[in-house]
Amino acid sequence: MHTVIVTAAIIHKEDKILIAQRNKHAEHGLKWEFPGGKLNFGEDPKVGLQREIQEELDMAIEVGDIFEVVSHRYGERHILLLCYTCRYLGQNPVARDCRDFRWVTPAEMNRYDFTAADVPVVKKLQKLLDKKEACP
Ligand SMILES: Nc1nc2c([nH]c(=O)n2[C@H]2C[C@H](O)[C@@H](COP(=O)(O)OP(=O)(O)OP(=O)(O)O)O2)c(=O)[nH]1
Repeated sequence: MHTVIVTAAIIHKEDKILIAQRNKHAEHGLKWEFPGGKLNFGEDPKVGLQREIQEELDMAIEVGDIFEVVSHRYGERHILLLCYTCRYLGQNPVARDCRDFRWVTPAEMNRYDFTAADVPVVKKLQKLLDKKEACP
C-alpha cells in the first residue's frame, strides 16, 4: 500500500478545457482525465507536470496556481492528485501517450466517462462556470 502523487493540468483555451482519454491497456483504460501523470521522486510538481504534458501531448504549457487537490483511493492504491490551472501557449496537442483528446466546456464534460478521482474536479469547474453565467 502506498500513495502515488499525480499532477494534472487544467488547460484553458477560451471557454474550453483540454481533456485526454487514457490508452486502452493502461490502468483505468479508456477513461477520460485531465492530462498529466505521476511525479518522479524528488521532482518539483510544476516541472513534472510540464514534462508529462510534453510526453503525452507534445505540447509546452505554463503551469500556474493549484486548482484542486484530490485524495482518492482505488482499492489498495491511494493517489494524491494535484490539479494546476495552466496557460495554453498556442501549440496544437498531439496524442503521443494518450488515446485521444478533446477541448470541451465544463458542461460538456458530463458526456465523458472520467476517472473517479476527477469527479470533484469536474464538479468544481462546472460550479465556477455556472457562477460566471449567473453574473456576467
Ligand atoms: N494524469 C492523470 N492521472 C489521473 C487522473 N485521475 C486519476 O485518477 N488519475 C490516475 C490514473 C493513474 O492511476 C494515475 C496516473 O498515472 P499515469 O499512468 O497517467 O502516469 P504516468 O504517465 O506517469 O504513467 P507511467 O509512466 O507509469 O506509465 O493517476 C487525472 O486527471 N490525470
